[in-house]
Amino acid sequence: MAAERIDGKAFAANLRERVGAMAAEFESKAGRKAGLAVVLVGEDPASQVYVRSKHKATVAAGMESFEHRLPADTSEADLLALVEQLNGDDAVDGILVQLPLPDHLDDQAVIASISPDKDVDGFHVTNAGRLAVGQSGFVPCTPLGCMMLLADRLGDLSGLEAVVIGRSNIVGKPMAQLLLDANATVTIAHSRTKDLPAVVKRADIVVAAVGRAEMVKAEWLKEGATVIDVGINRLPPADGEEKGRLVGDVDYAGAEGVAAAITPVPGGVGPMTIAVLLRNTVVAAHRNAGLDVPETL
Ligand SMILES: Nc1nc2c(c(=O)[nH]1)N[C@@H](CN(C=O)c1ccc(C(=O)N[C@@H](CCC(=O)O)C(=O)O)cc1)CN2
Ligand SMILES: [Mg+2]
Repeated sequence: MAAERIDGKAFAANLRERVGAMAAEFESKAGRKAGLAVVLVGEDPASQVYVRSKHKATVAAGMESFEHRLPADTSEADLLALVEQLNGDDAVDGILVQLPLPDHLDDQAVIASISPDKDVDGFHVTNAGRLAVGQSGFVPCTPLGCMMLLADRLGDLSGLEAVVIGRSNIVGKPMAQLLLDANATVTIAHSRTKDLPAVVKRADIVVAAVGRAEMVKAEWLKEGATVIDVGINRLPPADGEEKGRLVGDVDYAGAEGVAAAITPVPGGVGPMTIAVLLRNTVVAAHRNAGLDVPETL
């Protein structure tokens, strides 16, 4: 039987709607809208698309969007000065600097300059540390979105074998942490892992976040596994195509015959990233205004 397709796009639309209701409630209590500031440096085409989507989604959810577009040759001092100004702006609850930054800018220094209480991306070391020791902070949007899809599909993850492929600070490590917090038995696999197919074979849950097109093959998977594909890779254009197809890190067509459920690319994890960003922003607004965070978020 073909695997169930986990519809991240529909789940994200529903989450954005719930966030919109919370944003309206926040506005009525606080007398102002929740606000998100997004900073884009340079003209990376994909980043421009994501920043535009974030702006549209923020406004559609009834929140204030502050967009800052800076030229590619912006100095680090100027970027840090902008972040400092946003840290001190009471209308701004969440701050996000779109990644990747141009090469001359130090990502870590820029992330470190964001106030941890406005770090709705959850990338600041303070928030990474809070996640590691089980304190409440901000959790990176993509892994939190993956957890929401897994909880919706599987309910209790307790005792399940989870294999996360990829160890980035933004996805792999926080993902493993969240799975551990949900009482899964977690393995992080990476480029030096010996016999990756054998490691993946024992997983009830596979999270692929390596950034290599269709690397995870159907025969690596355990029958009935739940597969979360974080990869977004564009293939070279085939004959007659203007743009190549978007594919994930998993060979979807093959995996469909083995897995119980799988996220597609596009339309799986990707849309969750922006929906969770809005969720984190409403949470930030409540905390910054000294209001209780609604349980349903
Ligand atoms: N500061 C940040 N930078 C980056 C993040 C992030 O969370 N914070 N994540 C990615 C980019 N990203 C959001 O910023 C993002 C990526 C993909 C999608 C998405 O919905 N993808 C679609 C396909 C889109 C397409 O057609 O190209 C999908 O998977 O269905 C949303 C947001 C890196 N930078
Ligand atoms: Mg850099």
